[in-house]
Amino acid sequence: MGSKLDAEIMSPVSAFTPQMLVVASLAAAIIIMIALVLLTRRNSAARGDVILLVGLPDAGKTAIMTTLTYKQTLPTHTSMQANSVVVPLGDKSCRVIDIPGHPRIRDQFREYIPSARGIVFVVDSSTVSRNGPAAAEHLHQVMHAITSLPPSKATPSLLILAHKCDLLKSTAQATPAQLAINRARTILERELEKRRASQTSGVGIEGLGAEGSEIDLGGLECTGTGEFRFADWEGGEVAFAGTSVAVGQAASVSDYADDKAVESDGLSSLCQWLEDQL
Ligand SMILES: Nc1nc2c(ncn2[C@@H]2O[C@H](COP(=O)(O)OP(=O)(O)OP(=O)(O)O)[C@@H](O)[C@H]2O)c(=O)[nH]1
Ligand SMILES: [Mg+2]
Repeated sequence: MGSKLDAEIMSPVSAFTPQMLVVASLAAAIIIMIALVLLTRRNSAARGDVILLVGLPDAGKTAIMTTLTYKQTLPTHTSMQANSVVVPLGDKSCRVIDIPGHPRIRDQFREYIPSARGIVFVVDSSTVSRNGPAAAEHLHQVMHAITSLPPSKATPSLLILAHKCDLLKSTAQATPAQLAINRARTILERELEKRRASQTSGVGIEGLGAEGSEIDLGGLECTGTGEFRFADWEGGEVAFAGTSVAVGQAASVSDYADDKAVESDGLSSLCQWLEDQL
C-alpha cells in the first residue's frame, strides 16, 4: 500500500529527468531576467517632456516662441539666455525652451537634450543658401548629441523647420512652404555630406568649422553606403515643415484670440508636429 502511494506521489516528478528539470529551471530564470531587463529599460527610457528650439542666430526661434505663446509676433532681439515657456495646444500644453543661436551660448542645448521629447532645428530658408555650412555645423552637433544619448534615454524626435517661407516666392509647381522645405533639405544634406565625407576620408575640408576637432564628430551615419540623406539617417526619423510668422503686422490680441489665427499665421504644421509629440 505504502509503495503504491509513493509511486502515485512520485509519478509527476519522475516524468522529468534531472537534466530536464535543470534545463527547465534555467530557461525560467532566463525568461524572468529578460522580462526584468525589458521592464526597467522601458521605464528608464521614458521620453522627456520638453521641446527645444535650436538653430543659428536670427533664424526666428524667439519669434516662433512668442507667436505660439502669446498668439502674436512680438519684436525680438538677439537672445542671450534660454527662454522657457508653456505653450497651449488645444486642451493640452507643452514646455518649449528657446536656446539662443549665439555660438557661445548655443551649446546649452546639451543640458536639455536628456529631458527633450522633441527638437526643432529652425532654419531661415531665405538665407540658408548663404548660411548652409554654419547651419549644418550646428545641426551636426545636435545630431551627434542625439546619437550619443545612452540607450536608457528615449531618442527625441527631430523636426527641421524651414522658417520665414513668406520671404520665398511661390511658383506654379510649389507653395512657399514646399520650396522652403526643399531648399533647406537639399542644402543641409549637401553640407552634412561634406562633413561626413571629410570625416570618413580623414581629410579636412576648408570652411567646415572653426575647430578641426568638430569634424571628428560622429552622428551622421546612414543606412546604406550612399551620400548623406535625412531619410537614411540611423539616428531616427527626421520630419520637415515650412512655417512663417507675420512680422511687423499690427495684429491685435483679438485677431489671435483662437488657435485658428496661429494656424493661418503659418505655424500650423509646427503646431501639428507638436501635438503629435504629446
Ligand atoms: N519675414 C519674416 N521674418 C521673420 C520671421 N520670423 C522671424 N522673423 C524675423 O527674424 C528676425 C530674427 O528673429 P528671432 O526670433 O529674434 O531669431 P532667433 O532665432 O531667436 O535669434 P537668436 O535669438 O539670435 O538666436 C527678427 O527680426 C524677426 O522679426 C518670419 O517668419 N518671416
Ligand atoms: Mg532669440
